[in-house]
Amino acid sequence: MDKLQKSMYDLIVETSTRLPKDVRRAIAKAKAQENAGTRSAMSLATITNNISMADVNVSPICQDTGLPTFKIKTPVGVNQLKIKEAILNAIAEATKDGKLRPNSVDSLTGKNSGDNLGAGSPVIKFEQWEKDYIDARLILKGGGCENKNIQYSLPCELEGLGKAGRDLDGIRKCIMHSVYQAQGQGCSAGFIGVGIGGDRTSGYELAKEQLFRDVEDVNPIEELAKLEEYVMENANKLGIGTMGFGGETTLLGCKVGVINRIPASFFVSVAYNCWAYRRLGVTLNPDNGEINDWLYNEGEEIDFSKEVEEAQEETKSDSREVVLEAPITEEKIRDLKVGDVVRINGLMYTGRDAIHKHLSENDSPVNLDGQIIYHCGPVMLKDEDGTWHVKAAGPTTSIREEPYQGDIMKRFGIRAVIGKGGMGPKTLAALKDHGGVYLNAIGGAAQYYADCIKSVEGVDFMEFGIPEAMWHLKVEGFTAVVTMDSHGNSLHEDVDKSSLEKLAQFKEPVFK
Ligand SMILES: O=C(O)C[C@H](O)C(=O)O
Ligand code: SF4
Repeated sequence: MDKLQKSMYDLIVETSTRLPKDVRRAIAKAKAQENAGTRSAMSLATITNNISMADVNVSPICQDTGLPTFKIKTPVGVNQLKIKEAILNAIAEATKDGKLRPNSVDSLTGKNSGDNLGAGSPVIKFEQWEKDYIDARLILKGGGCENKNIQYSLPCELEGLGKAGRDLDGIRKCIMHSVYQAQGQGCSAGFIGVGIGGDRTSGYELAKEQLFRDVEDVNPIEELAKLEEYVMENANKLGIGTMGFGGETTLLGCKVGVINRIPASFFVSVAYNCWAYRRLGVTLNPDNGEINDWLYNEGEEIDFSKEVEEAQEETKSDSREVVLEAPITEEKIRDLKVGDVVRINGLMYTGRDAIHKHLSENDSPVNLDGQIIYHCGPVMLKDEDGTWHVKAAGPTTSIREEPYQGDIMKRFGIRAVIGKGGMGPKTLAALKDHGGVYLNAIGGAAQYYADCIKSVEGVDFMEFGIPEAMWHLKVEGFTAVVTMDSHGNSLHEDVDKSSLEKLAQFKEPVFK
């Protein structure tokens, strides 16, 4: 098995940096459906641009490379311990090379292991089979979409949809609700895997298993094929759109599986995956571990680089454009309105979960008066001279900072926060009170934003680990959309409200 580690390394790099063909086709289809000049069209243009940048740079499509999860099938007699060892080595190597973000954090101490290895990471699941080759598949599912997974226990009462009973129609309602509740926070447009039945654990397992299916396959169980088709048609009527900006495409794929349950339990488990749907697979020679074939490799490959020029044109939206550079005055912030596009130059500071908690109890190491905070945990590499380079740097989900953000903005005089998915009423009130703005960047567009970062000027809190440190970044032409302003307006609140109204049209029974 001398080739095995190299094969696993190639699988990891390819999964992190190149979207599979079926996923590309789904994204291209969505892009063709959006109307030019809208925020959704602009976001999709940035996304496709980002996909092609990741191809060229061989760098992570999104900075959050998730909890690597492997599914391996081996012929009887193959040594699984050797496979595990090769995977662990390949993971550490890919992390060192900046193809994976160091993502494994001690849940009690907060310490990042630095190499993606640790208790429970990566996840490796083995199965034996009768075939004479190894099938190895990998999914890199980021945390933002993972947080939007949801499990329903039937019967239940669902907002907008009423009672969901223990039948196919109740299942239908749960799935529709799962798409609504994710809003844009899991970097829509997304893909869902649904597991019907099992217990809480095996239900979620089954849901995730569906994410290994081909986006374009047809469910062999007739009722489920109909259900998948129904969901694809109708979830896209919710108007949530790319990044939750409103628009025609909210869902790119829906795959449903079923297993038995026990009489007292009826779970519907939904695994939500962002557009950056990174899953690939290979078949391997069991004697030397060499790759025989790549999976998910059928059909046309869409090369988004051909569209880059056109995409750049499309990133110009119909909205007003404003240039921002810190320190920013209150007057300048009060002038911004929901829908404005901002292009940022100059300095910004990253700050995510650990920093928000820290700043809520301590002083800041830098003067944040008039400054911009970017909710971002980048992939960084240090060169031989000790200079840091940004390898991937898209936004993280902002709502997690809701308990802290408003207070921190006021206390330190921060004028703008950049993130994705929007924030809640507490932050909205603080923006109004203090004169602040929330800017939505395009989730997952980690190559696109890394390219806007011209230099790393400093770093604080390295003890929190690379993703959680406070990076001082100098940017040029960093583009984001005002989605919450200082006048009490929130695009997120509006889209949530209107999509809930639209959800209610699916209340009546469909599958009797
Ligand atoms: O951890 C991150 O960088 C992003 C995360 O996947 C998120 O979507 O919030
Ligand atoms: S930032 Fe968005 S695209 Fe990246 S892993 Fe999180 S949910 Fe997915």
